[in-house]
Amino acid sequence: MNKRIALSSDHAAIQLRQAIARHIADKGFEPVDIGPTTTESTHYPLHGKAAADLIIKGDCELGIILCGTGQGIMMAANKVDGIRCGVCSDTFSAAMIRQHNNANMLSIGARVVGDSLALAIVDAFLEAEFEGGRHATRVDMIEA
Ligand SMILES: O=C(CO)[C@H](O)[C@H](O)COP(=O)(O)O
Repeated sequence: MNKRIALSSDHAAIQLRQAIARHIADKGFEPVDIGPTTTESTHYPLHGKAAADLIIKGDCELGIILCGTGQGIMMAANKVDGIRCGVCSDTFSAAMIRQHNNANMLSIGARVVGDSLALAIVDAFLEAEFEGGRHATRVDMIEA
């Protein structure tokens, strides 16, 4: 079964979020894009929480969320127990938040990075695996 990836954003990132959905579908993932679909001004905490809830309920394995900077929606998602979300503007960090921090969500700022870099960041995140070992001890400390 294809990995289900939750996607959401606020109004600042509609076009990029939809491009990411198409991109990951082409790569064999199943995007679960919960919108919104219009550029009408909205509130990023709602959308961060909605995507985070899909992961906590087990409907999706990982999530990708976006707002203008990626920061506010990341803060909202991280308020949900069990979510580990990092904002990334480079591919190295995107891989490392999976490998070392076992992040289950990635946040991107649509007003920060260009579309092609954003897609590369998404690829780095989705292709990386948690390494466990000493990193598991530290992630357990975060959860505790
Ligand atoms: O980046 C964000 C939160 O971190 C938001 O996308 C941003 O604050 C929205 O701003 P505006 O309402 O002026 O479009």
